[in-house]
Order: sequence, then structure tokens, then C-alpha cells
Amino acid sequence: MTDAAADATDAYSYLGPAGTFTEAALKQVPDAAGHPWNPVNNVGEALADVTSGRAVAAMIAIENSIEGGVSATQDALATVPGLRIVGEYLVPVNFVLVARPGTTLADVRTVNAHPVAYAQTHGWLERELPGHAHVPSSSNVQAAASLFENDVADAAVAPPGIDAHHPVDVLATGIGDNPNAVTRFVLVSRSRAIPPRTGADKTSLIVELPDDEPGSLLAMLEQFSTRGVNMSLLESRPIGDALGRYRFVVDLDGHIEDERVADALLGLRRFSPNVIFLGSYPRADKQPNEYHSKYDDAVYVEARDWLRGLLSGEPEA
Ligand SMILES: O=C(O)C(=O)Cc1ccccc1
Repeated sequence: MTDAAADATDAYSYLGPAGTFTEAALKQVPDAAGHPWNPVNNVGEALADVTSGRAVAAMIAIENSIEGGVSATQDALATVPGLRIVGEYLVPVNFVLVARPGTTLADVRTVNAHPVAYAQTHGWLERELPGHAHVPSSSNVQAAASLFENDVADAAVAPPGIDAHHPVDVLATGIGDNPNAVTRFVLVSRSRAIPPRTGADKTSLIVELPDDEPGSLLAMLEQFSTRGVNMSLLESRPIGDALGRYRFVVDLDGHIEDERVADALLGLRRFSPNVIFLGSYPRADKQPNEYHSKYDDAVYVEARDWLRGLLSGEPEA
């Protein structure tokens, strides 16, 4: 792995600089070893690297255990065409508060932090630094680096180990509001090849609903419930063109090659004006998908064979 090979087409892009949680997620990808790694400043840049061919894939944060979906990521995946999620990775996240040497907690009035990190440390910061102001940063590592670049703030929220990269004083450790916080990352590529089914898979979709049709949200949910497909994430995001128009971000247990998932997709496609298939990929936790046996592949295949028989005039068994 080498950093910053700007024009390489086999590069992996990630939110940098080195030392971010996003880089820790990328380190979990065996295929990324030996390729150049491009540190970028935001999700938009990471995805643009993929669509333009500057990178084969990008690692982006998509969900965390405190705030739920990362809206910038969800909105980018909904609007940038041609992208597929090919893997998911979990990183436990915890944070430290750091400052330029000599600063004490009592000196801190402004805190530089990535918005997602700020959300995850907000309780601690409110309690220990009441009245502080938040200065947003592009990443956890950049938050600490900026302390030396332009004095943007008195202190920064950063990943543990940051003092190995920057000459900071650590003012407090374990400042995350939830010690078990986990962030979910996804690897996004242009490849049309769907990762093979493992039996422990997830499928991610973005679904729009027909305008002004009462019950259409229920109709969407019924596509999953009537086929025994479990959802692990459901969020709405404004489409952005008018008040009251939303799209739904959905994660399902299962793979598009599972008959029950494929059948649910067909059901969605029949009534939704826009279904974006973001991908089917192995679950990071490797927990096998659970579903009732009446939704087994064999049951769908038998029913299809029966219908085919009827249509072709075969005598009924
Ligand atoms: O990857 C990082 O370190 C980031 O800055 C993004 C982020 C922020 C908070 C939790 C996980 C990832």
C-alpha cells in the first residue's frame, strides 16, 4: 500500500489523511493491499474518483450506531449513477480530545470535529466544556492536523493514537458517548459483477414512492414482509426538489440471488417510479441470514415450475 497515486486506476480512495477510521476500514480489505491508496477530503470526492476511473473503489462511512445513516453518503449514492456496494466493514470507534501542547481543558472554547464524530461525543463535550463552539472538520485526523495549520480551534476530537501522527497533548480519552459505538463502512465500485451469495448477505436499495398515493409506504414494506425478508435499515431522505418528497434507503437481509429477495425486487419495480439497486454483498458480521422455510428458494422454484406446467398444458401432478 502506498499513498496518493493521483492518476492510478487501480487505486482505492478513502477519507484521509492516514489514520482515519475510514483508513482502518480499508485495511480490512485484503484486495486493497498492494494497491495505491488515495486520501480524499469528503465522500463526494471519493465517489467521483470511482466514477471517473481515478480509483477502482472507495471506502465510505454509511452508518453509525449513534446517529444512524450518514446522510451525505446516502444522498451521494442516490444521485451518483453507476455505483455498487461490494462489501461492508465495521470499525469500533472511540475518540480522544487533543490540543496544542500547553493547552488545558479550561482553555478550550472551540472544538474542531468531523460532524459525525461531534455527534458521537456531544454529551461529553456539553458536560465537560459547556458553551463550547463546534468548528466542523473534514475528518477526524484533519481535525487534529488543522490545530497546527490555521489555529481553527483550541482543541480537536480525534481517533486514539493521533499523538503518534501529530505533536498534540491528549486532554481526555474515551470521550465517546457510547463506549460500544461502531461505524459501518462500505466499499463502493463501478463493477457490475455482484459479489457471490454467501448465505450471510445484505442487499442495499434506494426506493422512491409514487406521488400522492396513500398507502404506498405500506405497499413498499409489504414487498418485504410478504416474502419473509428482514430489513436492517430504513431511512427517509428528502429527494430535494420539493417539500414533502422523500426517498427511502433500505437494507435487507439476503442476496439478490435469493429467490425471496429477487421476488421482492420485482414487486418493488412494479409500483415504484425508481428503484436503485445499490448492491448485494457479504455481511461484515458473517451472521447467516435467517428466514422461515416457507420462503426458501425451493418453494419459489416449485411454484414457478407449477405455473410453467399450467401454461404449457402439462397434466397436473
Ligand atoms: O474516518 C474517519 O475517521 C472520519 O473522519 C469519518 C468518521 C467520523 C466518525 C466516525 C467514523 C468515521
